[in-house]
Amino acid sequence: MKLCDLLGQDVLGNDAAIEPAVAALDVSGIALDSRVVRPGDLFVAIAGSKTDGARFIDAAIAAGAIAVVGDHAPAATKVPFVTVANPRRTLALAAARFFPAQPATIAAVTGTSGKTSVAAFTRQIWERLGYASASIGTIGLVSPKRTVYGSLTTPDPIALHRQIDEIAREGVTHLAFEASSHGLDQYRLDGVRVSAGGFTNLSRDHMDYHPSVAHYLAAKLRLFRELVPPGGAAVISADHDCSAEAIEAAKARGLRVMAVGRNGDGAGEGIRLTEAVVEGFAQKLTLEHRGKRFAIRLPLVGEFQIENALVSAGLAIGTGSDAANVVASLEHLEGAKGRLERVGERNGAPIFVDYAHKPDALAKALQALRPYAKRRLVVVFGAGGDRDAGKRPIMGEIAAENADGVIVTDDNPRSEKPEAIRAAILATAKGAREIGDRSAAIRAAIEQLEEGDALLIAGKGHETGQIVGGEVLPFSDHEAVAAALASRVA
Ligand SMILES: CC(=O)N[C@H]1[C@@H](OP(=O)(O)OP(=O)(O)OC[C@H]2O[C@@H](n3ccc(=O)[nH]c3=O)[C@H](O)[C@@H]2O)O[C@H](CO)[C@@H](O)[C@@H]1O[C@H](C)C(=O)N[C@@H](C)C(=O)N[C@H](CCC(=O)O)C(=O)O
Repeated sequence: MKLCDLLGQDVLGNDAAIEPAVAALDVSGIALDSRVVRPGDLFVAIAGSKTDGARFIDAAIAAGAIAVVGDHAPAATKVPFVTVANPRRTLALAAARFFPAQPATIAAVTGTSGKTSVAAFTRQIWERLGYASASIGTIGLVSPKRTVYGSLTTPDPIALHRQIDEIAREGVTHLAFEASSHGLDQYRLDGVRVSAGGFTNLSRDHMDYHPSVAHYLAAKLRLFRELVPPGGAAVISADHDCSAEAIEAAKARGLRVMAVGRNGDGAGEGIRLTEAVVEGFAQKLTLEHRGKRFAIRLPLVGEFQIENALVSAGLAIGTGSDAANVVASLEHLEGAKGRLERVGERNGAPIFVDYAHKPDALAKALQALRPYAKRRLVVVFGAGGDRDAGKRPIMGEIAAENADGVIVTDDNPRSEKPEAIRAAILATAKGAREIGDRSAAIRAAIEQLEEGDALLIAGKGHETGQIVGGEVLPFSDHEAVAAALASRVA
């Protein structure tokens, strides 16, 4: 592809220009990391959180880069250098041109919790309605042809646009994907032709990255302020403090606001939840949309799954699917892996695995399981290292308040001392036990379960590894539960 086709004026921005000789260069790929540059690539130098890509321009050229894009030209480069104001945005828009195919219908969802479930549910609703559908997010890419695990919730722009292009060429017409605040802040999803945006909720998270909650919310609201085009749908859970600001942002851009939830707009385009009754491991819901009443059985545990289901339903309706069919399809939703997933039982006590690794999510998961614990609700959890340390005592307090038995264990300690992370949680988790080894903690919790108890194993959800130091050791809560249950039988 010619460099001028990759970096059109809309990609470069008004102030930047490319000389004709440079414009005619043939580019065979794009790279944002010098270590993966191949001969013929365009290298985009990005000032990141740990280092500056500009430091690796020579390495990129040595690896075969034929041109470089960045925001400050070095004194001299052996290949043409194109200066742009925002290299991250240029990178995403160029990636969208390099990988041009996209499904006709794309929904992106943001919010602190619920993104993975909403992406999975929206995909399931579309599948049920007969569309070739896919989702991309924390649990990777799920499409009719394959499941590919990924490491980021919103992949980097090159990986994201490549995946979107591939699935579109494979015939996927409907895509739901997760827009993390990092992804939005770092322009990873710019260039994706998003037809509708969803917003679940906002609570404390990623305070190691965002300087303030306002910055965190502003990153999320880029979805409505800059990415969903005017006339597109904005499906917003209306039950939170930040809902009004999200609705304002969407209205200001001229989006079709669909407010969902207990405070949803049941008379109009949104969905209002008028009643929810727990029934076994399901919930009977009464909903209202455009003044019509719908009674359904949602086969999921936890009030927060109602929010996820309604945002998903809104995204499907907002992108043109028939409301009655969409609502009916909610009766068939399957929980995403490791999202309040019932993974076994001992002495009649259900065992759940959930990804909750932040205060609000832990509180919601414990509250959701309270109806299933007539006797004791037990929780096993820890906190990740090298991430927001401020949430550790808050999570300890939440566990002590909402559970009857607490075991503090290791999550992904990364480069931190695991015992120091545990100590920060234990400082507020009064009466908690400390068992660092996560398998041993899970085994100990399962061994004490009796009829009337319920167990929550929180923090790692779908993950299949534990990050200790720089190493990823194989670890899965699902496997640890299975091993503990099997050892009891033996
Ligand atoms: C803090 C953060 O978000 N970092 C992401 C960011 O890296 P960065 O731009 O800060 O990179 P950097 O390490 O400072 O390096 C700057 C530049 O130099 C380049 N470089 C570096 C070294 C070298 O030898 N050569 C070279 O070219 C790098 O490739 C990069 O382009 O951009 C990279 C490419 O997109 C991401 O891989 C990287 O994710 C790191 C691995 C990460 O852990 N991110 C997490 C925090 C994250 O993004 N999480 C969210 C939220 C999940 C949730 O909702 O809970 C997600 O979407 O997954």
